[in-house]
Amino acid sequence: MTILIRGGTVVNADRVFRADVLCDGDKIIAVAENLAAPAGATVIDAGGQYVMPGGIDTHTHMNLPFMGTVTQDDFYTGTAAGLAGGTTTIMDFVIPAPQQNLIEAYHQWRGWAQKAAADYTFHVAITWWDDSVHRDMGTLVREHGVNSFKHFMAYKNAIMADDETLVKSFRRSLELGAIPTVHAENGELVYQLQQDLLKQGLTGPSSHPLSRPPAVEAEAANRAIAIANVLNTPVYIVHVSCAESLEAITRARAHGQRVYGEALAGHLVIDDSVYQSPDLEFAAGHVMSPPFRSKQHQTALWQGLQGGNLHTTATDHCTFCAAQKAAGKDDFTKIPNGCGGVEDRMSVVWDAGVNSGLLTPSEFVKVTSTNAAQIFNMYPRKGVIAAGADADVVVWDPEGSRTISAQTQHAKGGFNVFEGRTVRGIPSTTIAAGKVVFQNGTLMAVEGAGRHIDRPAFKAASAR
Ligand SMILES: C[C@@H](CNC(N)=O)C(=O)O
Ligand SMILES: [Zn+2]
Ligand SMILES: [Zn+2]
Ligand SMILES: [Zn+2]
Repeated sequence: MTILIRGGTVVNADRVFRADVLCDGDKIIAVAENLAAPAGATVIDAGGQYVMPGGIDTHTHMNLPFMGTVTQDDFYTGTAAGLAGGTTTIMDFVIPAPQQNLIEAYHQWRGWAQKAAADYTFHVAITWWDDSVHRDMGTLVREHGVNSFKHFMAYKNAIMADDETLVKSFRRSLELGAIPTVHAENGELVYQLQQDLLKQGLTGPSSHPLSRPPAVEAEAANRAIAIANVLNTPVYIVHVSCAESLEAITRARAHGQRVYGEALAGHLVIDDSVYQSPDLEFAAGHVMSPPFRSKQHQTALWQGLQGGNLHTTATDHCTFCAAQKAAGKDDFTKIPNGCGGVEDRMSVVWDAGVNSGLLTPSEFVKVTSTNAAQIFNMYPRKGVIAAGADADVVVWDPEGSRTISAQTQHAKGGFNVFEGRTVRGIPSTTIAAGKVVFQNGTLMAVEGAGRHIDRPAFKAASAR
């Protein structure tokens, strides 16, 4: 299929310029002014619109078995929803159960992802340790295109990595040329604060944020950064939600340490008042970790993105319906943690970030696509409008608007944390791997069209 995107303004991380974009098969083959339309080409009029690299969501959980249930979105519905919002690549997680063989878990997730409608790639979580984990990390890097390993410092008695696992896995990651990433919350503190609240009979969803205050996140962020510093490895902190964690990142980076931070679209615009709602189903629908924070933390996160101390935006898309969330109606610690957003991320960040003047269009592209591609070694295949790159392109209508609602979303779960938010700046067309998959409100996602994206190690893996 040949597609000519004509008359638009191309926005890359480094510059904004007038150019047509010609795609042939699954690649961009030309970016220049006044390109001729080859015979039979599909011509898309991008006049008055931006032409940007397809979004990369660095943090999703499709089809995740978690807290005794499984997320509502599988790899088809979740990636299809992402395409409707301009996201053309998701970075999901293989999360082995403790003692589960890593390679077995990896192939289990690869099987689930076969139905994906958009490209996908996996971080692999290190949830336990023995010599087989050390060995299998090498296999995953050398044979399966894994270059990032995730560590949950939260979720005690489940998937929490203790300091021994963190240190051994960070060291092994460095050896292999892979980057360690962390969910930074002190799982022991969370557990003890949860028990305190339950003992006081405070079982409702409003206790969720009380059990995970910013200081609990910042301790873990500081610890992960300190371990990385001692071992001389980079580290990527997912869903940075509070000023204190951002300060830890900013301080480390000011001393030359290679630390990266991720902000969730939800944490950028939603505050913790949601947990005070008398509608307990509404409050439970917002239970995710780290929790939504008070407004001053949102201001800090936007400054982090502006100042280059936060690098990517993601969603942590992990959807549960009301019935699943109700598992915790008598005990907030049993509410499955997770919210959606994969369809809304780019419009929410554009509307709150670019329309307000906090981010330029190029900075928007950086934090929704290019930085992710570069940090996780998919650039310039992904994250740029240039000849030779994958034909993952979003034609962006800066004047178009829509009101976000669970009633109209493509994602599953029947709930949307951005409910009722009208956003200005929406995709008019999404092209994924050279196919038009979304246009003028119509989604044409194809189950199974998504490809697994291998991500090479950051150096020739010298270790065996
Ligand atoms: C389990 C996963 C999704 N849930 C959440 N963030 O509350 C995560 O912690 O990132
Ligand atoms: Zn394999
Ligand atoms: Zn997490
Ligand atoms: Zn997550």
